[in-house]
Amino acid sequence: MNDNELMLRAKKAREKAYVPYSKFQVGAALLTKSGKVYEGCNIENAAYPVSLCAERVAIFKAISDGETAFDQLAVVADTERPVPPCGSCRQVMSEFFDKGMLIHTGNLKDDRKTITMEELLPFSFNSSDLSHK
Ligand SMILES: O=c1ccn([C@H]2C[C@H](O)[C@@H](CO)O2)c(=O)[nH]1
Ligand SMILES: [Zn+2]
Repeated sequence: MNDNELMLRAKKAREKAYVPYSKFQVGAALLTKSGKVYEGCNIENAAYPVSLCAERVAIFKAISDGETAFDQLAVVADTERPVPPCGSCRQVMSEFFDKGMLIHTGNLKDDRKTITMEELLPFSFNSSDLSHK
């Protein structure tokens, strides 16, 4: 499974987006170190703020399946530039991804931007801040 194949899985996941409000479909595909792929799409709600992004759906599916070691994430939407994950997803990613984890962002024209977790969310709040005395 390489980054191109992972992006194809994100595009496939995007087709399942439940987006009656924004009509903005997003897909994500998360590759574990053990070689499994978890797909996610955004899922909206009439109470708008409880909607969930594609990235978090993929991550929560994997975590709830007992997976904790991740290799790469791909995210895709029909945007002009490769789709930038929102701040809430960046925070959730930083909980589970190493600083060097690769995040491939893309669009339907196959423009691609790959960045590391550290670049995506520098100076992030994490568990070591909680434990400091
Ligand atoms: O990276 C992103 C950006 C936005 N969305 C979703 C949230 C909402 O359902 C819709 C419009 O913001 O797109 C994602 O799933 N991922
Ligand atoms: Zn998000």
